[in-house]
Amino acid sequence: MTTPLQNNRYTTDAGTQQADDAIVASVRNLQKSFGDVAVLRDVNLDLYAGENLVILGRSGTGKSVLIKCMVGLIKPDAGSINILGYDVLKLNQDELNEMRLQVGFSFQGSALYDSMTVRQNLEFPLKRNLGIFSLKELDERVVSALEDVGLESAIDKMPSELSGGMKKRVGIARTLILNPKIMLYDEPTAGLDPITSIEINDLIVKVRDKYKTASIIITHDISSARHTADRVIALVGGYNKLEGTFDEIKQTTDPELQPFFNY
Ligand SMILES: Nc1ncnc2c1ncn2[C@@H]1O[C@H](COP(=O)(O)OP(=O)(O)OP(=O)(O)O)[C@@H](O)[C@H]1O
Repeated sequence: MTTPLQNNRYTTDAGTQQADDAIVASVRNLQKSFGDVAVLRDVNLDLYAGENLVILGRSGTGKSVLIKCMVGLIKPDAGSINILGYDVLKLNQDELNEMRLQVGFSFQGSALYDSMTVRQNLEFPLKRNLGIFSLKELDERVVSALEDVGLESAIDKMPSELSGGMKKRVGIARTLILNPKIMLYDEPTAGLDPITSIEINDLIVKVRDKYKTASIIITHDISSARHTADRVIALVGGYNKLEGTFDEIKQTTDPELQPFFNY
């Protein structure tokens, strides 16, 4: 198990230690309620450079709320969030936009523009966010991002011509094209068949290795967690209840979590 020590340093059972400067995002004492419903009661986590951190939890435990708080889409009631050195809850709109440029957010739906081809969907953030208009550079970047997700042949297709898994991969390519330092995947395998899910899980691992991103993958898909996680945090009842490698978490006898592993 991973145990918090002083000064935000962590140690594992294996005795390894990771240094403060390897933390790229941290959440402290995060609280969020909607009306009378306390969704996040006291959530704490650190994300380390280059790791895939899976946040595992049942439906409705607040996983999406957590990552939306992290990118400033939902305002928490209390707590603090630091992303790449930005104190997220204190940012003005310009600073928020600057921070978001470094954080790729893969939504549950692929969020592609249906009236644009795949190429146009990928060119859009390059033009809007990076001000790139050179046709040669646009083409090179789009082709390279599509190659990374194995979909260069779909460049001139419309989203309606793509399967769910292909749309998901184009959505990830559109995020990667901005070279984010952190990736946030919201239920990346939701609604996909098992084989396509494996392809997406492989892609998440490939993104970590090739782009050296740190990623948070929120999921209740246990096989996705096993496949992608360097580390898992289990969210239960509004708290980060357990933390460790997949194999460590798997040993849990917690009645809320144990059923996840009876697969
Ligand atoms: N904007 C909102 N207004 C009111 N309630 C909300 C809002 N966003 C989320 N909630 C509530 O917060 C709770 C947690 O939702 P969230 O989407 O974070 O769950 P989740 O763990 O991601 O679940 P799932 O795996 O089903 O997506 C739910 O009860 C949801 O109804």
